[in-house]
Amino acid sequence: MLSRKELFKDTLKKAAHAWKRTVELHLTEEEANLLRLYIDQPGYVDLHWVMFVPAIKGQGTEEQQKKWLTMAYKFQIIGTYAQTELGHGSNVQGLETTATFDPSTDEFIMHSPTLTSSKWWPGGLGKTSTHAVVYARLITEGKDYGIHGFIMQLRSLDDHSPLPGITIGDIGGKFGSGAYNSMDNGVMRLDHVRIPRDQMLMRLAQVTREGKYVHSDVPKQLLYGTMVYVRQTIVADASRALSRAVCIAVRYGAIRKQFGSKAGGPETQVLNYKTQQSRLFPFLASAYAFRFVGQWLKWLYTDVTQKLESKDFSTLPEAHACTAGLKSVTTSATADAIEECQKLCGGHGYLNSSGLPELFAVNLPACTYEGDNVVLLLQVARFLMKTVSQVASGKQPVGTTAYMGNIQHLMQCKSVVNTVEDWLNPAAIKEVFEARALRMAVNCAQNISKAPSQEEGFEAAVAHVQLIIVTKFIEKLQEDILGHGVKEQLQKLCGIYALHLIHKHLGDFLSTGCVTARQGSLANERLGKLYAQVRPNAVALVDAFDYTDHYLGSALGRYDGDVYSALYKEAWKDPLNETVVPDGYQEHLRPLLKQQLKLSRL
Ligand SMILES: CCCCCCCCCCC/C=C/C(=O)SCCNC(=O)CCNC(=O)[C@H](O)C(C)(C)COP(=O)(O)OP(=O)(O)OC[C@H]1O[C@@H](n2cnc3c(N)ncnc32)[C@H](O)[C@@H]1OP(=O)(O)O
Ligand SMILES: Cc1cc2nc3c(=O)[nH]c(=O)nc-3n(C[C@H](O)[C@H](O)[C@H](O)COP(=O)(O)OP(=O)(O)OC[C@H]3O[C@@H](n4cnc5c(N)ncnc54)[C@H](O)[C@@H]3O)c2cc1C
Repeated sequence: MLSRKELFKDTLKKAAHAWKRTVELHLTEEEANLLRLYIDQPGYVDLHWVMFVPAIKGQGTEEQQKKWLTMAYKFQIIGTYAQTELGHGSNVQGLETTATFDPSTDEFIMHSPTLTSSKWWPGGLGKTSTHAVVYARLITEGKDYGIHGFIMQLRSLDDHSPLPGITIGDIGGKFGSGAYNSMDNGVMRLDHVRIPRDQMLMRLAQVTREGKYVHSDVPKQLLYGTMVYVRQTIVADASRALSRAVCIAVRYGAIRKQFGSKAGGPETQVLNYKTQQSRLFPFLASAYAFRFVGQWLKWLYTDVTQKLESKDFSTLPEAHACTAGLKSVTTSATADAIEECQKLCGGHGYLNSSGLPELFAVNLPACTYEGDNVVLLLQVARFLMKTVSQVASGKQPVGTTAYMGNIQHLMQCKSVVNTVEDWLNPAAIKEVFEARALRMAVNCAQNISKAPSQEEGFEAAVAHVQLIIVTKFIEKLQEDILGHGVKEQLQKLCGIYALHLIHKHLGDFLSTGCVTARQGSLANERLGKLYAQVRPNAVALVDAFDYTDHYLGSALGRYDGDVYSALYKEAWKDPLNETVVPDGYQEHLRPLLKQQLKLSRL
């Protein structure tokens, strides 16, 4: 119910308080991240910690890191990541801001030459950030060397006013009433603003005092390294958001009753309807699947970072493909699922007090930020096409594409499934997912060789990413899992995750000959049985997420199930209910009613 200004001020207040507690309690970086997570309100600090600091860590020299990170860690400066412009977001190479080296003063001149070159979207830029990593075309000795990162001070550290030559503001209200409106996404124009040469982030390339451009020995793709890092964290965010929505919908489904009363008996809990289960339980399974794949992705990212430190860049393309693909598939599935959870809760799901509209609005932009989901899947497709061509020339693929090395078998195998029970076998499931992904990638490579097109391969990329998620779920179940019966429940969820994908993408599985129509219908039969088996534990499986009522913020998802009292209480909190007779009655409603009454008497 807060206005935009109040909401923004509230964000500043919470962030300042969180920082105070971080210092008082000597929280580690990881603990401080958790604190921000539970504040659960997008704000400038996200950009500071999640993008500004990592950009300096990844692209700054040791000396630059020492200088800037020391201030950033103490919050003496607040930073953002200013990449996107009004005219270009996905196409980073198309950015127009210029950084022209002036050897006479040893400075870069930062400039926005066109309207479309205005920086547009960076979080925290609008009203808060004092500094930014700004991406601009580096021009020296008359030559354009493409996009590079520069640290710029934007606002005075005394009175917070923008520095000379910098025009800066907020880009305006966004989707939903609260959601991302707590963030001051900003616009910025630069008018020949001068910065010292040593504010170019120089780990990837340097400009010498004389203006010579010098490459270092790290690949230029490291310019995109911050995005790889953030995409990895977004997978965990997606899993968390999805599990919150599912927790609300499952708990409410166990409380809500409609129809089914025979001779005055109790009505049916809506969660018992098969149509409800077939819509909701795949989301429950996906919430677990995304959590496990998110944990694995964090491991992969840590591994690639360690390798990069010792100048081993070999796993960077795979890390890019995995983070891009998983960010895309998990955030799209999550946004769709939250929307569906609202429908699964009927009319009450549409109320703000259900918590679902806010959850949807705040997670929807994850499909766009850090790379539009379609654009990112096309990057995965590009990686797959390269891998297929390497396999064709006899190179053994590794990591998440290792299955492609089994090309002889996977291109012609037939699924071993013959009975409903055969779909319980993880090896049988994995094989059909591998065969589908490989056959789609090979088909795509063949089509591209006939008629090259950038956009081919989107579906093949989805198939590959889904294979990764299914595989990581299966691998998780090979670990020791504590708790009586927990592993059995997770096995059922793993089955649901995989089989609902077969159901959803049956066209792919049939057209690539990976399963027959009969096997497809056996998979559906198995899925129905799994839904019935999961039903008795569905509430326990969402309770296991261990969310407090406060964090869930939902009248429908309350742990104690006292849904109707909560809805009733929440309704009375609405500002419209502050007066019995509404504002506007005297000016608009009364005259209208009186006039109609008069007319009716004529
Ligand atoms: C605690 C609570 C915390 C909550 C925190 C939430 C935080 C969320 C905050 C979110 C704020 C949002 C921030 C942003 O949105 S920042 C802006 C993000 N912008 C994008 O993501 C732009 C997307 N576009 C791109 O990434 C690239 O431009 C694109 C990859 C699409 C194309 O680039 P380009 O034209 O240069 O590339 P090519 O296709 O020709 O590729 C060249 C080669 O580089 C490889 N590549 C591309 N990207 C990467 C990468 N990231 N890492 C490694 N390698 C990469 C690509 O595969 C090509 O390789 P090959 O030539 O070998 O094929
Ligand atoms: C809430 C939010 C916060 C953000 N925060 C930041 C930030 O802090 N810093 C920052 O720098 N940026 C930020 N951004 C910007 C964000 O990164 C970009 O919006 C995003 O990368 C998408 O780029 P775009 O807007 O140019 O979309 P476009 O690329 O213009 O996309 C428009 C449509 O075209 C399609 N399309 C584009 N290219 C292709 C292609 N090659 N093939 C097929 N289809 C294509 C897309 O799929 C999409 O449907 C933020 C955005 C949002 C929404």
